[in-house]
Amino acid sequence: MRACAGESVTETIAVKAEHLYKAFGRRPNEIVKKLEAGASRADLTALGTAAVIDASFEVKTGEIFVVMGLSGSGKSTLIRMLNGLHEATSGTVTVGGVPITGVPATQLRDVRRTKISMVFQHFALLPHRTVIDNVAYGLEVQGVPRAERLERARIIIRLVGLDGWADSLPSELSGGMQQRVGLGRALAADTDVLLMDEAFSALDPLIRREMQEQLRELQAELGKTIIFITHDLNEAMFLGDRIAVMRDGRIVQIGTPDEILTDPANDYVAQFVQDVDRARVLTASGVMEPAKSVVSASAGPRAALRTMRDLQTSAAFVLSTGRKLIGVVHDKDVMRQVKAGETDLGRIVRNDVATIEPDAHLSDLFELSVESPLPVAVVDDKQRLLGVIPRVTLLAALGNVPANTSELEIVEPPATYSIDVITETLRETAPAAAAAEEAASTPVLAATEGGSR
Ligand SMILES: Nc1ncnc2c1ncn2[C@@H]1O[C@H](COP(=O)(O)OP(=O)(O)OP(=O)(O)O)[C@@H](O)[C@H]1O
Repeated sequence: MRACAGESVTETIAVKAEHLYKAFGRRPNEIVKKLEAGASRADLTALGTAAVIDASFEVKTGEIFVVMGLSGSGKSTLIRMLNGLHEATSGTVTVGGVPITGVPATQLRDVRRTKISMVFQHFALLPHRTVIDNVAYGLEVQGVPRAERLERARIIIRLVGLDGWADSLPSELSGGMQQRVGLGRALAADTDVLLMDEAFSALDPLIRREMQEQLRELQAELGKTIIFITHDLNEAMFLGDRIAVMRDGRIVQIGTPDEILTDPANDYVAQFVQDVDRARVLTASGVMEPAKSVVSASAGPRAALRTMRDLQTSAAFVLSTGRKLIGVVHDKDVMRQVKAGETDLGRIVRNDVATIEPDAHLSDLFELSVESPLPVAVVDDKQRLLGVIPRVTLLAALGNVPANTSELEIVEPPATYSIDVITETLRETAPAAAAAEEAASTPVLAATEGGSR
């Protein structure tokens, strides 16, 4: 499963771009001046190409920042300005606080060697060198002694899943494995920032998925800052802690995958995201609802039965002090206790409740949801109940439609006793208590606090 978004993201700034422009043509500065004065990109085609227009953003240390856009939108040009492969026409870039723009070539080389490395779609592996020598290549260029660089390369080879292949030649490896060597080479250089330009685009889909998952794992383990270019929205949504969407040279939105999906900045972004695989992007906490059928363990069976009656459902989540989820009670068991005059709800609590952590993707919910008649409970690492995801909510989130089309609130699973039967039972078993309870009761129990939406 994907590491929590933002888990290892710290608040220091790894890369900062301010008002970056890149124009190609004979008079790039003139193009920038005209853009600043309000000219559009299309107005200036006679003068050249405005590849990147007024891009400003900050990438936090430990973040995976994805730049996404259609072909020609300016992604590669933008990323190449971040390591000085392209000189910016205007604007500034700093990496780890050190300026990249307007500095001498020697200083730039220094920054590239120590702070920022790049992985390309077709990185040229050295064909006559073994895997380990390819991985260690960056260190060799840096002048690291052989024994030390081989030791470091061996660690990286294990990290990227190439154990046992250290002495093979690239030609003996599959495409996916060659890509791992390239990734290993960039990781071995041990720079803080990794730029990846369509690094997985040449891989077949299954291997690509595997590499995406592995990149997230590596990122969580090594805490690298990664700037990843892709034109594939699903890849962007899966990998990105945040995504910058580019169109015609401009960044039109920067946001988390959830934000881009649920609150697109304009029609262009909305159209872009309409085909995304929502199950891999939306998280449990993003779609959960407040849990309604909830009782505290100390409240007793009569209170539990009333709650279920009022909500027309046959089960209730049971919480201990501190909102910890203990389990669930079912109406048949509660009914039996009420009839027997028992008071300890704890004795009939079952743990047949499916739980999931808030950062889990909806794709991780399918099986749980199918197997459980109850809504899936979203709990934090202290087992506190944050909210619930009924099947209807899951389906609605996947289909991007509202979960509720009627005024009437439906709580799953449906009741097995009618309201009258329950009311009658409560009266018969303790008439005086029932009257007092009815007087004090509110029709529907307050919802849990933690839910969203
Ligand atoms: N060296 C160059 N000289 C002239 N124009 C260029 C140059 N490099 C890029 N461009 C133009 O700048 C624009 C942005 O190109 P860029 O390669 O940055 O886009 P991209 O989003 O990375 O596209 P792709 O996914 O196809 O690589 C395009 O119109 C492209 O033709």
